[in-house]
Amino acid sequence: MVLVGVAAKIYEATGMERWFLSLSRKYDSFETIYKLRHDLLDAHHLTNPRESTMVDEHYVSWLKEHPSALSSFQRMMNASKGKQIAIFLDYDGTLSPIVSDPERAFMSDQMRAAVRDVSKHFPTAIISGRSREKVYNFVKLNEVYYSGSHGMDIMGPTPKNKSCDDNYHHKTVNEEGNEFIVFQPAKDFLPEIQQMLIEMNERSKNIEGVAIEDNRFCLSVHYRHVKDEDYERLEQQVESMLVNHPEFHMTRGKKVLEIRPSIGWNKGHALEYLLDTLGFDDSKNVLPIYIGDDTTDEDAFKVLRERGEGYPILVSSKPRKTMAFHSLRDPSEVLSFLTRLGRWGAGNADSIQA
Ligand SMILES: O=P(O)(O)OC[C@H]1O[C@H](O[C@H]2O[C@H](CO)[C@@H](O)[C@H](O)[C@H]2O)[C@H](O)[C@@H](O)[C@@H]1O
Repeated sequence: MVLVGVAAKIYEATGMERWFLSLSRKYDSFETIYKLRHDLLDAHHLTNPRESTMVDEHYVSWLKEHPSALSSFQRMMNASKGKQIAIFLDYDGTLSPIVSDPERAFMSDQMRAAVRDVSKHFPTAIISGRSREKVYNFVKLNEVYYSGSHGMDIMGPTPKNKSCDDNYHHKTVNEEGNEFIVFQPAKDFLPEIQQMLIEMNERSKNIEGVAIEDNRFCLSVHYRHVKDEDYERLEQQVESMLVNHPEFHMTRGKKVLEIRPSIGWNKGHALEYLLDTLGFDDSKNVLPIYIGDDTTDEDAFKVLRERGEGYPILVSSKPRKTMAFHSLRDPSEVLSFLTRLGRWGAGNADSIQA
């Protein structure tokens, strides 16, 4: 880790960045290295001085491969003819900007109104890494479906053609008296996750700046405020804890290490589950649009690519290797996209659904 940190510094100093980026764009095998480099620069809080001048140049060429969903909006709507549009949205970095305190990642009233408008015309779900309760408390809309803990806690419609008579499904009623089915495929792991929460708090108590977030079926170990020199120690603590919990693994997000049960269930599975329960198992009838900014959203992008349906859209202001077809620069562009979609829905969706 230290060695790679040094390598990252050499990049800054020598300008190898340009060469590296051009290789990573040309060859798929460089994807992993490119991602590693990105994570490391991020982990070490490094900003490449050359990067700022190069970003625009690369962003412009990257945009050719992942065109703006705003400029492609009309084409997307034309492709939805005769199909039901369904909307899937990530939360952090998509509906709310990334902020330094995870407890204060509020969504603007404008964004809330745009999501509400969209949900009037199209089935809409939020698929987040946060706990379902937490993401609901940020969004506060009863009109949308919620999937928390990276898809391991789904509150969706009652499936029409599937039995929910097992230990992992239960019925619930929201504040308005509407009935939903909750699906929690990682339910058996709850006691162990609680144990790991205590253990991780203990293991990180001497590392300044760590914040551990209980996302119910997974844990987020935030290191945004951890000193560079302490990062490696924290990562080692997570890794050595996982040795005693072999049914869990670690994934990485934006300045966060995430501890998740290894049940082969991610945001992509949640997307498929929701499409299925919404009655869209036949890909000819539906046009799903999924918008997300993080690596965990790539699982959902991949599902749409493989099904050959809909539009995966990445939120990023930097060029990034992605399975998404389209892009939006930041949450403010997400807001513009959703606002347009809501207006378009008001004029068209009813005739399409009929
Ligand atoms: O799937 P998401 O809804 O995007 O959730 C992923 C993680 O998002 C949150 O952390 C990220 O956003 C924070 C607030 O902007 C930021 O401070 C943090 O550095 C980011 O990693 C959330 O706190 C995590 O629990 C989620 O797993």
